[in-house]
Amino acid sequence: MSRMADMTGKPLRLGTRRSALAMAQSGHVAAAVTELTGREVELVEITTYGDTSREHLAQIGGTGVFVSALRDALLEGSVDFAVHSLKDLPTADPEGLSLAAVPLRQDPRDALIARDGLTLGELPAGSRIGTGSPRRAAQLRALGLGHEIVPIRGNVDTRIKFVTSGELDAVVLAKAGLARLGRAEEATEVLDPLQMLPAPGQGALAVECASSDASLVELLGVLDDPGTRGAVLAERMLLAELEAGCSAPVGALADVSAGESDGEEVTELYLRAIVASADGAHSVRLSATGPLDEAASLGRSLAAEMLARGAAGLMGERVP
Ligand SMILES: NCc1[nH]cc(CCC(=O)O)c1CC(=O)O
Repeated sequence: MSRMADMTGKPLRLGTRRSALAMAQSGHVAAAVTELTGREVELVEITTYGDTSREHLAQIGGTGVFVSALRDALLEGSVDFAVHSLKDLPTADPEGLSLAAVPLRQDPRDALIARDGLTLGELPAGSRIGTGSPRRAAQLRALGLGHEIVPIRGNVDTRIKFVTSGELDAVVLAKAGLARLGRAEEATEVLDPLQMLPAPGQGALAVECASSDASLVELLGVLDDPGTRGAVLAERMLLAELEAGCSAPVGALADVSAGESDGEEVTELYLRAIVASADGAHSVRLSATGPLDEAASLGRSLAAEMLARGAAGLMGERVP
């Protein structure tokens, strides 16, 4: 209590989008900040053009619209910090802002929600599976199970309703998003990364604030998990090196494990990645391991190896 009383009494202002997923993520982080630092946090809704118009537009405009609105608010000082889904952030570091924390990542995998509790393997040929993600579509097509991939858009709730309404047989979503909304048990299968590698950074959060506020950068740093930070750095450096955008059919996942080198304990990353053609007919799939503190070069060198094996040629292809 005395430590808290020493701090400025003003609550920290956490800028957030209004979507259910953003509010849930911000709420979790706000609670963690208060628990670990004793500082109160208030949520400040940031409304953008995308939020006030239709969800469809919000999706077309991409998450970029929201990310920049939150970042503008940070830079002009109308909020103190923001929480993003890390997979929605561009790979370039923003001027004037610091990635103060990458909290421990929960489950990074994709999940299937199918009718009648079915798994992917149980969905018969001709089943209609909805996803708006070229990465998910390409990997589903690569399985060659005869499913029809249907492009859909919308928030998590909207996408699940395609199945409950009977319009589609299944949809694929991030398990972490479902979990944050308290709907993880609606997944009928959590997809093995052997079949479906998640998006770089999937399941991880980014806690961002102005670099000029060094004491806030340090305060928020208590939320940081170095293993997760290294894992997502490797995944995102791979994506950047491939020069692939967030909508490219690229999957990447780095697992963190305790290893040993010359009798010394080291934390290791095991990075797996896929670049697929949109029709799933061709893919380059590779993996590499390396120490956590060389995460960036691990991602870069794996990308270089994938490019050497023709990855660039796959990314521009469209499904006829
Ligand atoms: N692109 C939308 C988006 N951004 C982050 C998540 C889920 C949470 C996460 O991956 O951290 C989702 C929904 C989804 O892909 O199903």
